[in-house]
Amino acid sequence: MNPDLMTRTLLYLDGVSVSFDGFRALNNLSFTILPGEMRAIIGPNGAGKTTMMDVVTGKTRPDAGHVIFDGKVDLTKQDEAAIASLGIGRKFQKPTVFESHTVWDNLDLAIEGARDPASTLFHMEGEERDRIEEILGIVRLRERRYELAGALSHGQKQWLEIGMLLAQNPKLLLVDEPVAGMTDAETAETADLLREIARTHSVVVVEHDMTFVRDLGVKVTVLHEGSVLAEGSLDHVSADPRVVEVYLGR
Ligand SMILES: Nc1ncnc2c1ncn2[C@@H]1O[C@H](COP(=O)(O)OP(=O)(O)OP(=O)(O)O)[C@@H](O)[C@H]1O
Repeated sequence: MNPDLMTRTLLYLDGVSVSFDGFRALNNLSFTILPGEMRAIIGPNGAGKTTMMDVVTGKTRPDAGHVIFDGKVDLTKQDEAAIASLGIGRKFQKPTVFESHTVWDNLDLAIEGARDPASTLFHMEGEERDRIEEILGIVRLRERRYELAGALSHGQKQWLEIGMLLAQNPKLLLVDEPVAGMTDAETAETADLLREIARTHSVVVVEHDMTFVRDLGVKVTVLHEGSVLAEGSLDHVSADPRVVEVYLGR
């Protein structure tokens, strides 16, 4: 543990290990995310990327190590609901929007779901509408607000779900393979959209699409066999022979 570093981070993982039936999915994993940072996590299948997100969101308990949020909260002592209410939102790979509701209603429901019930009395209708308008703009769905979510393209459903996460105003967004199955145009738009979101939120993106990771233009962490193999700009890690050997050269 490095307490000085820890207090400056939004997310601090130190020596995190997770085993499944003797197999080490995470092996002494350490890395940090600073407030306001966007980070891309890459690495071969089975490197531990999903398990890392499961540990951060409380779905999986580590066997060892520290997972500290906002410089102070030990996430290994919190359950999934408590971690979500601390301000950690997760977007899974497959979109899970309410297909038979409109785009607008999906965002409205996400805001309603996130609101503290005690504050309902004082809540302003207008404020909620403004927030939905703002999110519609960020996720490129202004023109489609009254359509059913089920009628959106795959890419637009992913954007809507990112919007539903934003409606909960998380401090940290974890986004798992957002561009899988998207068209090239949607992929490029998603990089723009996440860069916009990253101006006001911290974001961790797991992705295999290197064109997209290049478009994000952020620091990259390469995972391999449950630990960090390399870290730095995409150019820096791409020039590392070990990264080429286990991942990029395949
Ligand atoms: N619940 C589980 N039980 C047993 N083994 C598991 C479990 N979850 C993950 N594993 C194993 O742990 C290793 C790491 O898996 P993980 O899904 O975290 O990798 P990943 O980097 O997300 O891979 P991908 O790019 O394919 O999504 C894999 O070998 C996987 O089979």
